[in-house]
Amino acid sequence: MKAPFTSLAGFRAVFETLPQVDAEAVEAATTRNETLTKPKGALGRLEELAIWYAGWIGDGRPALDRPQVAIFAGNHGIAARGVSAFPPEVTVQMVANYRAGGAAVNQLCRVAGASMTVTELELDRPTLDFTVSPAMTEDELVAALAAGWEAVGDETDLLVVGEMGIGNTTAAAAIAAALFGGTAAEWTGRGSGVVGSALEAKTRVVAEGLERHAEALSDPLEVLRRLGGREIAAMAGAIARARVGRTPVILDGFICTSAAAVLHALTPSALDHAIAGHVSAEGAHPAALARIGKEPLLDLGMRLGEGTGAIVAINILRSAVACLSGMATFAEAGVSGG
Ligand SMILES: O=C(O)c1ccc[n+]([C@@H]2O[C@H](COP(=O)([O-])O)[C@@H](O)[C@H]2O)c1
Ligand SMILES: Cc1cc2nc[nH]c2cc1C
Repeated sequence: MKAPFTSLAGFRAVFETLPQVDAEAVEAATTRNETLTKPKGALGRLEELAIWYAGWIGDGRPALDRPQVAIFAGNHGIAARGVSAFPPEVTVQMVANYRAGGAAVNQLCRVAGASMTVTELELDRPTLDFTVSPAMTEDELVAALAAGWEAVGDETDLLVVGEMGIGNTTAAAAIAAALFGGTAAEWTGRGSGVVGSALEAKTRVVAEGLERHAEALSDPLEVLRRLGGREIAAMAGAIARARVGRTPVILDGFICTSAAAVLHALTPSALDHAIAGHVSAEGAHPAALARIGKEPLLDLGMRLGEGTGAIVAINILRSAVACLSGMATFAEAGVSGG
């Protein structure tokens, strides 16, 4: 669907009238859950997950048939500062790998029965180095938000957003520090494998960026424009689109969480339709999830990005929904004791 905004003010306005969860569907799912053939609460967190999903889909006995994994790729001026273990050309090379079906995300999408879209965001035009100037102009930010918004399918009944962008853990760390406070060191981690003196240099780059833009970081969208990247903005746009369409979302790793955190800073209820698929091995991810109030489903030591942790969680949500919608009630099955 075409994005309903052409300016940052237009994007901001989206958050003034967010639709709420369908309370009737929540009630219907809750009531149904209580009648199913199991001891009360015996499916643990799956029960809460299924009811959450039912509420956003707006059906007390929902289906989960059309999950979409939306991958966004962007390049970062900051990558020229040696903040990654990999060269910037890996971004475009990995996009080719996604299209050829050779990446982890391709295999996991197949296992999860998910469709996959890949959106390249001006890979031949990296954002500017945020230690020197804002990463993006306002027009560039709006274009990236709109690209994310428009990547979400109208029929999608579960959205995972993922990213590819050499250097983007540096941008994500700067965004997290700007939104949540604390030092650059608290939010800067290994990313694709940066250790020792290189990690110290990466931390200094984040600190420089925070200092350079210190006067302008009270507005979350200005944080995104100055310190972010196109794929991070596109993820924010896609998550916002899902919120407006009441499409449930599973969040992925640290970069995805930084994108979501921008929306949370605009209004905390902006992420009510989202759960955290996993906690990544990026050092600051647990703290970032805590700040947006999300408890991850999985902790598998993953730190790949490209949506992968969230995709592994799709089948957990599918399992939850299958039980809520497919189980017999005590009455239907003639089981005593319900
Ligand atoms: O999802 C995560 O938590 C995560 C943690 C570390 C690295 N990544 C991926 O690695 C790339 C960024 O790493 P870097 O070192 O280039 O900033 C980017 O393409 C991400 O998808 C992703
Ligand atoms: C090879 C590679 C694959 C990735 N997938 C997501 N981020 C990535 C970063 C690198 C370096």
